[in-house]
Amino acid sequence: MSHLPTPLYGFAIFFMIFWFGTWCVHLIALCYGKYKLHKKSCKLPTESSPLPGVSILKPLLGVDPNLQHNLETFFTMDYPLYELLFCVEDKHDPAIKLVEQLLDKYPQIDAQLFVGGSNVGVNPKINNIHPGYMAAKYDFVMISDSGIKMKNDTLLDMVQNMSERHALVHQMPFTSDRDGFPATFEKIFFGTVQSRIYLSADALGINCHTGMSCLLRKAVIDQLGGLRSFGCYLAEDFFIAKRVTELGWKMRISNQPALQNSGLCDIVSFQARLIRWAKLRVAMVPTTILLEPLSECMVLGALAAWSASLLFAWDTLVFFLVHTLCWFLSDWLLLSIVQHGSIPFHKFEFVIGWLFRELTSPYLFLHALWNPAIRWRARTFKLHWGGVAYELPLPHAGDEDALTAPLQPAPTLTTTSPATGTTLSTGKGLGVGTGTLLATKQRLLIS
Ligand SMILES: CCCCCCCC/C=C\CCCCCCCC(=O)N[C@@H](CO)[C@H](O)/C=C/CCCCCCCCCCCCC
Ligand SMILES: O=c1ccn([C@@H]2O[C@H](COP(=O)(O)OP(=O)(O)O[C@H]3OC[C@@H](O)[C@H](O)[C@H]3O)[C@@H](O)[C@H]2O)c(=O)[nH]1
Repeated sequence: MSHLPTPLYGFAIFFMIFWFGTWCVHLIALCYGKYKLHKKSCKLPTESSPLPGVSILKPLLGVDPNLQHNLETFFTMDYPLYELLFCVEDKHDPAIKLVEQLLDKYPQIDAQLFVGGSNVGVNPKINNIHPGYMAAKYDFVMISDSGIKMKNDTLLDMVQNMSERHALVHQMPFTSDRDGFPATFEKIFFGTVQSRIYLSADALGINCHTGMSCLLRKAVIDQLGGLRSFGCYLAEDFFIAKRVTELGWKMRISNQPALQNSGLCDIVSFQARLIRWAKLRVAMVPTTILLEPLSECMVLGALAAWSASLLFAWDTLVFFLVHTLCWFLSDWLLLSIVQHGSIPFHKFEFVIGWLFRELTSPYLFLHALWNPAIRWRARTFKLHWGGVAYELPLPHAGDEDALTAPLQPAPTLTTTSPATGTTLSTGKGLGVGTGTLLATKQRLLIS
């Protein structure tokens, strides 16, 4: 042992410390998950402190088989004061018809539809919801992605987590119970690796905000320049949390994890989404280039096994197998805590799904590093280091201009139809050049 070069010992000590730290992360996630998740709040509204009104922004793009059901859960929530602000960018989007049917079905719910979006930046989700944000009338704004399904008391739970020190309450991403291996794989991903990082980050006050379902103090966002000031980033969620906490406000997760319930569930699109998120993280927090692969079960297990054999002469294979088995059991325990009820698949499916995730994850990460262009629905973007994004023009045969000319929006003009409650704001997507119309058509086909 003594004739081995000193740097090797340095690496071995570093890997053993990192391995130990990662097991602390497992432990924090399990304890904090058990303590925090699915806890019923006992704080009830009183006459002197009634529940605040909430403006809920729903960015929509295309229709999937579960969209109607998911949107309907927003019309039937147990919450006394809220408005629903549905936002659709394209006037030909089939989501418009669906929303109009729901507005007719629930006339007692305060709801509006905004069509046309705006052009306040590069982020298409921010562009889409900006008209809704400008019209929001309550002090709290919720941004909720199209695939989110609410329980009757989810909004109440989020509001009750918003203490006077907090300006941001977000739901930890998870999934509803759906059939098929892709759904199993998604649940395993969100209930294990993602929950582990999300819960420990929240417990330690580290920004890990994923903006699929979040409640914000509107005054704080306005103080930061409004939603438009986050339009230059693709990962608006990360930067909203960063700026809010820099002002001295706190953020935290709510007791209920977010139920993603998209009707389109397949492995390839899910992996594409994970690759897109990894590209965002790499550009925003470059240390993740090292941290993420290192904190993978198999990679870390192999490195720690090698270190243990070097430092303590322990058997490499036994160390690796015990490490992997403990990691697997810890993940099963965490998934059970997050699910808080019966797991909708067999233990054998968990083994397959877990192995599939563990083995494919390094490949997905390398894929993200290899090609930094970010495809989100029909658009493609690139990020500068730090996170500011720019859109790559859509190439199209016979439309050479689209390659060189950026999409030019017309000035925004807003009109409201009193009959339907539909607001049409002619911005990006309406009255624009060929490149945009082609882009729009393609976007509808893809979504
Ligand atoms: C000694 C142990 C160290 C453990 C290191 C863990 C390394 C980090 C590994 C994975 C990061 C996963 C992050 C999961 C959530 C991200 C989901 C996501 O990408 N969402 C984006 C799209 O909505 C969003 O814009 C990004 C938000 C957050 C990015 C934060 C990246 C930094 C994460 C570092 C967290 C370390 C937590 C360690 C806890 C001790
Ligand atoms: O071009 C687009 C793309 C997306 N969206 C809307 O944005 C929401 C999220 O879109 P997707 O489901 O495609 O993407 P993700 O679930 O990966 O989003 C996530 O990652 C990127 C972050 O900026 C988001 O805040 C986060 O929700 C949906 O409600 C969708 O309708 C638009 O309005 N326009």
